[in-house]
Amino acid sequence: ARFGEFGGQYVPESLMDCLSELEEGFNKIKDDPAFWEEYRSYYPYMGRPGQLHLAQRLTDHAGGANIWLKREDLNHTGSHKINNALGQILLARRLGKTEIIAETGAGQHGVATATVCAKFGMKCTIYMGGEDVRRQALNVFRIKLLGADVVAVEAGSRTLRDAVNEAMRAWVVKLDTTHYIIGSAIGPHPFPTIVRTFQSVIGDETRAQMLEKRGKLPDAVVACVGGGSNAAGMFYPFSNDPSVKLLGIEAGGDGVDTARHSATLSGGSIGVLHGVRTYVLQDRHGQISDTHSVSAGLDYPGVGPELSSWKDNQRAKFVSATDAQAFIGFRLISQLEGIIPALETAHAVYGAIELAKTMEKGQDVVICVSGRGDKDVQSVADELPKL
Ligand SMILES: CC/C=C(/N=C/c1c(COP(=O)(O)O)cnc(C)c1O)C(=O)O
Repeated sequence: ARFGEFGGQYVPESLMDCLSELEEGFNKIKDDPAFWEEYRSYYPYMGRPGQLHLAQRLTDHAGGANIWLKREDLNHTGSHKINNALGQILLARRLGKTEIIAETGAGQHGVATATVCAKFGMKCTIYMGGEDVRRQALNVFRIKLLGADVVAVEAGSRTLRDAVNEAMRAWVVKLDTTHYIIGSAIGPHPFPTIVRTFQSVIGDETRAQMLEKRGKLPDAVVACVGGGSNAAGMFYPFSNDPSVKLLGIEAGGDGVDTARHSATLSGGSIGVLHGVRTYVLQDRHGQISDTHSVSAGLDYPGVGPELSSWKDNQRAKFVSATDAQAFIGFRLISQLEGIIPALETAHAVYGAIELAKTMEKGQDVVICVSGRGDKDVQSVADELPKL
């Protein structure tokens, strides 16, 4: 599918049949009430429907719009990743697959995939960059406890982008038995559409809950952007409501004006990565750049094609928060609301507070709290004295 000039299937011939099989399988279930009944039958296991509530002290701190929190961190396994992993394993089972592979950066998608593989009795292999194995060690331990294998990827920058490369390489030699549960809104068609569809539970619930609690739609929704799945899931249900601002916060690392960031939409250009045409961070020869972010889940030189189209048609706005600003967001939501967020999420907290400051009292901003911060406490501990 195409999202404007973005999307497509820039893959070797050897993957085309498998992508067609996947697209056919997805088209069969996406509007099938029986499938969604099966998906919702696992809500008690996932912790859905999710919670949405006001953050009074963050609201007072910002001094402008009301700040509401959509608590994807309360899902089983601690992030939004379970929404997509569950949907894709149900699809994989219908396609007769018996083995699952996945990539992971922050380890949350790895944990979510290992979790559903344990639940549904499928063999599971998680590919993870060596640097991420180090900085998200808690999640590596959890993945192994859940019965999955972890393959540390030592090539390249040893982060998410290298994990995706390795997972795709492993997939192409066992397409008949194996489904690749891609963890973000990236990859060749139909992956971005599949992931956005399953993550849309976030925005669907947010819409209903805001109408119920406030009798109106939110004036803005804010989400951090790595590959773009929690943002796509929060934004998509509002994409035809022009009154709702869509704000994505990317990883500004040491600053978008430096070479050390992962702000693909703010600082990148159009190219091809991992089978899809989208915004990428690349040098003038089209070589994909190395990236940096304090958060492993945002440390990626690509982004979903649907978000690229929302940038170009101005339906959504994308700004970035530096590592230092993310730590400020991390401290504020921890110390004002008693919620320790994932470092990825902390970028959205900072961006939402800055936005709320510019808005009127009585207006409403919803933050997608994409995950919990247990995995990050080690790396934050060193920073805390400076916060
Ligand atoms: C699939 C690779 C990304 C991962 N995580 C990304 C992530 C992100 C960013 O991923 P997207 O929602 O897909 O942009 C946001 N919040 C949390 C808690 C995350 O863990 C992972 O491996 O867990």
